[in-house]
Amino acid sequence: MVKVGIVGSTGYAGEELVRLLLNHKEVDIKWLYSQSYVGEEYSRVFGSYFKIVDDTCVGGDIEELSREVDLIFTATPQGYCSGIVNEELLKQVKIVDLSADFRIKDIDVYKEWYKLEHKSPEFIKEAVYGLCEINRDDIREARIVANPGCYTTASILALYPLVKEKIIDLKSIVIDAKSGTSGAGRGTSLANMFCEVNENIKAYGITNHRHTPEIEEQLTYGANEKIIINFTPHLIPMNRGILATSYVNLKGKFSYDDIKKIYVDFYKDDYFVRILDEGIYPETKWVKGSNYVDINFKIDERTNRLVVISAIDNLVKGAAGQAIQNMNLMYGFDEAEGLKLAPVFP
Ligand SMILES: NC(=O)C1=CN([C@@H]2O[C@H](COP(=O)(O)OP(=O)(O)OC[C@H]3O[C@@H](n4cnc5c(N)ncnc54)[C@H](OP(=O)(O)O)[C@@H]3O)[C@@H](O)[C@H]2O)C=CC1
Ligand SMILES: CC(=O)N[C@@H](CCC(=O)OP(=O)(O)O)C(=O)O
Repeated sequence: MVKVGIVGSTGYAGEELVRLLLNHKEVDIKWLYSQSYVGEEYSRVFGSYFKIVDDTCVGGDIEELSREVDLIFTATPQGYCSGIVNEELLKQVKIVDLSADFRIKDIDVYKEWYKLEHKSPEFIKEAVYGLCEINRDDIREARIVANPGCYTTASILALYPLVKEKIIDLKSIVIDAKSGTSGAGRGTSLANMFCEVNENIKAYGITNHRHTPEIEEQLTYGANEKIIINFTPHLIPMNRGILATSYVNLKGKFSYDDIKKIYVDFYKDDYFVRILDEGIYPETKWVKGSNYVDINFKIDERTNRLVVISAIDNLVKGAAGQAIQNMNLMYGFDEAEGLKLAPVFP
């Protein structure tokens, strides 16, 4: 059994970790860490766990708590994980960080987009970007895994095979993505209150959303050539789900089957990637509550552009599910252990 602790267990991503890990055959949750609810029963914070989880939220010194576990998930705000990582801690535990602290390799890019000083830059190089479908081998060996962002997961998985095969103009990538409100976390903010979100759709972070450099960096590795993109996120009145629609210019003439083959070959060993049948396009409701990413595309013959649609559940493949998939790789478990859940419908 792998003993785990969850920091940020009272947030949306932390709670989703608890829900999924309860179902994992190889995991024992040792503690649920919180700053705001120390001493309170977890099932009081989330009534859904009444008679299921009898733990009380713990606080205190992470280094001390780390002695009780093998792995820590940090489902915490930006800047937290980089503040606790040190060599002593890493001798004790592995870390899967759900924040962006270790996702971006260039520290100046991190500072520019996050407006934060990085607290442990010496560990950025060794941290592995935890997109399992792309970095599986490195994740197996990692001590620190930087779990990808939610929009970035949906966007990178949709575009990676295309940039790798160089069948598109790398300067032409436009991603238009929509997210449910749980993507913004459980902390209150005016922008996320019911009346602000309900019956409304809005674009935000236009030209400057912090997932832009993360997508660019990973696609650049895939293409082995510098990529810059346009990325526009939208907030929609839904609890969960991300739908990303990407537009790219094709370099030459391709048939549906040519492109389908590129996707199918690239993802042939990937349990959670579903390339849908021709004419069927991803919908958030078909992946809700699951770790699947659904992808499909259509060629616009008039403009010779390819339109690629991808859908994930932001809290599962976009956060907690992917974090568990990473942990499974780090411990040599079946990659899908604890995650073989069918989507919830409706
Ligand atoms: N929501 C999503 O869809 C996704 C989220 N992420 C990332 O996952 C992380 C968690 O996100 P999410 O669950 O949405 O956020 P929430 O705001 O819902 O939860 C954040 C958690 O962190 C704890 N926390 C807050 N401040 C601190 C601190 N200074 N030190 C330690 N713990 C703190 C909070 O609870 P308490 O006060 O009880 O400690 C809370 O449990 C973030 O980095 C986010 O960017 C990544 C992908 C998708
Ligand atoms: C709807 C919404 O607000 N979504 C969040 C992204 C959540 C996520 O993936 O965050 P990290 O990269 O910070 O981990 C946002 O746009 O900031």
